[in-house]
Amino acid sequence: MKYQKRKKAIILLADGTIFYGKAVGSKQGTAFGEVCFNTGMTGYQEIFTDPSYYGQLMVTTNAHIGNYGVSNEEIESDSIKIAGLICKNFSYDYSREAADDSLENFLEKNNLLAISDVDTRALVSYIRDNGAMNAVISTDVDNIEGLKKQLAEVPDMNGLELASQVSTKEPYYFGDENATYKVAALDIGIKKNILRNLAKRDTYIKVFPYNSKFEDLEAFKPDGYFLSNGPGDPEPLVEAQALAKEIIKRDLPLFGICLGHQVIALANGVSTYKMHNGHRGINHPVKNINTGKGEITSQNHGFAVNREEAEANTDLQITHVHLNDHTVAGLAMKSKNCFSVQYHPEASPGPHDSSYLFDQFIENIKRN
Ligand SMILES: NC(=O)CC[C@H](N)C(=O)O
Repeated sequence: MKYQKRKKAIILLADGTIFYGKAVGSKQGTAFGEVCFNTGMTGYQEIFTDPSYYGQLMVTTNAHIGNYGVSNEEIESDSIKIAGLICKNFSYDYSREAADDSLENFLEKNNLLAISDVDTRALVSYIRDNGAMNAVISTDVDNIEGLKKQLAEVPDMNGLELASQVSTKEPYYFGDENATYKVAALDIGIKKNILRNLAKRDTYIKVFPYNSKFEDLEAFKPDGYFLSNGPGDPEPLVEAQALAKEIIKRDLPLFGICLGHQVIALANGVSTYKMHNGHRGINHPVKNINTGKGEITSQNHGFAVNREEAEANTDLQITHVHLNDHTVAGLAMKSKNCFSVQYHPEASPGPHDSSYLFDQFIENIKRN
């Protein structure tokens, strides 16, 4: 593959702006999605397989993608979930002893369209100024008008329900069935490393489809409940919100991450909104209000919880704040055994500063 002439490709944004690149490998075609960027210097495989990114065209700001190959251990779900990849230099060669394959083969197996040789700095500054928006990437470079028409039909991320597209169809189990604690987890796009983190803390988990009822989860006789991360807008997730309300009403231990955090806010009557650009990277500073300590966190979200409404809710405490823009990064209910964070304590990719939140969940379970 290495020295062949690459096919031209374009990135067409919903506002008509065009960027140019070349197709990675031999794949040709067209892919639609919301264009967003991740600033992590490592962790591309975890990012590409994170179900939270379903429906998004991912721009990686690291100048090199693919240079350390892929490993069978570093997947966050069983397939690539991003809609397409946009990068600067794509490494066809890779170098890492633990790697199982090249990124090029991994993308090909997952049938993913990727575009390299893009001026990603210019593209990222453009999105930073103008906000996340729908886009199309394509090797069909002479069909701009046709692509524009198709792009106009792609639904806006605002209001879009996507959790049902990535959730498990059937319940399944994770961990050791003789573990001390049992947790019922709602899969609205769950990352594997959340399950690994719970299992590591002596927990046996049953994972449920996105539209499961409280009675379904309760039948497992869990000691605690978990609401996962996931793609799309949290607002249309009415079943998950109803489930959260049932758990909260009974004051059972509840922990939510990212989309799960947003669902918990909505269940408390606090609204969510689409951010200009969202947070996607592995070096986002967060302050824990209760300890005064800072944490460097892994983040991936395009929506956030309304801060004024959270402050006005007398049963909610804002426990964590994002230090770059002061958005809500964590919530706890004062009268209930329930807390949540907007970021990713499971890392994968990213730093492990926040893994204490899993310990906190186990403590809440014990206390109950
Ligand atoms: N990682 C997540 O769970 C993301 C939640 C939601 N889809 C958002 O973009 O805000």
